[in-house]
Amino acid sequence: MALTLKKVLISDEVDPKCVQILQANEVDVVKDTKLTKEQLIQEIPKYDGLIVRSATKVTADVIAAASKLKIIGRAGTGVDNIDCDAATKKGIIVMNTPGGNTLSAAELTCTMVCALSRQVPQANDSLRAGRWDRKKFMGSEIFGKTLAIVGLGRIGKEVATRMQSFGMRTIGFDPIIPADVVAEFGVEWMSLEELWPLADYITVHTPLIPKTKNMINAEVFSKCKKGVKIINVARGGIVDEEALLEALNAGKCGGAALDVFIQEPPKDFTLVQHPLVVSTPHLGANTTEAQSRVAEEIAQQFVDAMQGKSLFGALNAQALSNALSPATQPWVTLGEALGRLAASLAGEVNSNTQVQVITYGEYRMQCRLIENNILVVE
Ligand SMILES: NC(=O)C1=CN([C@@H]2O[C@H](COP(=O)(O)OP(=O)(O)OC[C@H]3O[C@@H](n4cnc5c(N)ncnc54)[C@H](O)[C@@H]3O)[C@@H](O)[C@H]2O)C=CC1
Ligand SMILES: O=C(O)C(=O)COP(=O)(O)O
Repeated sequence: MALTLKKVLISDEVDPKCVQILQANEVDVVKDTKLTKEQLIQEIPKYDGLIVRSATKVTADVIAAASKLKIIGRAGTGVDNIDCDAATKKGIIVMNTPGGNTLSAAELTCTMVCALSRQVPQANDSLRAGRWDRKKFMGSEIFGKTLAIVGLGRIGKEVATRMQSFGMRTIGFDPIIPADVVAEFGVEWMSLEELWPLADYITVHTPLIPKTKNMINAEVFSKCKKGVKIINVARGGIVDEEALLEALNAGKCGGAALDVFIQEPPKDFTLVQHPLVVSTPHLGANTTEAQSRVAEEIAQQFVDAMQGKSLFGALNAQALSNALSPATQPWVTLGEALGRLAASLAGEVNSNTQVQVITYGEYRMQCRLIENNILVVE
């Protein structure tokens, strides 16, 4: 099915290639990276498509206001800034560009391991301040140390192979990727309980989901070697920031490198100002190469969707495919019509309004579809 995308809003800083490709395909593109949430809610009804990075929060209220929106494109990987459930309920496709920034995020992670091992940023600050402090900055070699990688997907794998070239032992855990597959790229698969006591460095490369929230917490620190170093170039909140600060102060954690934070930018700078912490303002994907790739990819994916070619990168395609297929369109239309009728009969509709849908006959299997569309219109 081909999507009609007449007008697309780009609300985060995306490489100009994205605009060029869309315009070359006769899409009217507006780039505005300064919209407040209220302004976005006001503007979004004009658009068929929206392209974001991580800064724009596409929350349920933004989606509720998006009366024409058909597709949300994430020029990057993580979609935790997009309410995917709300989008799916409204029939809006959410797609990302998996892989476009993998190498950049992996390289920053490796840079962080090196920076932590020799306290490069701290030594640089010290020298800039006019000191020649060779004694203070005694480092430790990476060679022979153990790197525990939690999450062995695209980035985790690239980090593993690169750090192996420094002579690190790479161990890791992933609930989906089995031991024989990770062994192919030199990682020894272990349970988390086995990983913690062995690790000199722990790096996380998972999405932020309920299972991974505060995954590196006080209990984990109690199971780790004294002086373990933590790297988070994935998502703020996978490492419990309070527990990390306590572990740093107690000497349990020997250093942390953070590219991402629970709140971005952070309001509380205690952690980033800690002498053992190295940090960057969410720069994992901030390279010209990665930005050029993700911009081109998301624009091309939009064009392909317009031409009915593919929905590459669509995260909720499975859930939506039924709702979008030509065979189910009449049921969607019926649901919308009934929703409009119900709304006009009911007068004012609020959160306490209850809707009961009863269907009879051989097509009652389509009940869910009709129900959803009645509710969306209501
Ligand atoms: N700092 C930055 O600028 C960037 C951050 N990222 C973030 O890095 C993270 C990883 O990205 P990719 O490698 O591309 O994703 P991916 O989807 O290729 O890999 C994630 C892996 O985490 C695993 N996983 C899920 N739950 C887990 C759990 N409970 N324990 C251990 N592993 C678990 C999955 O099975 C999967 O293999 C994401 O959070 C992404 O948003 C990605 C690019 C740039
Ligand atoms: O792709 C990701 O998951 C990232 O975190 C990159 O975020 P950004 O596009 O740089 O805001």
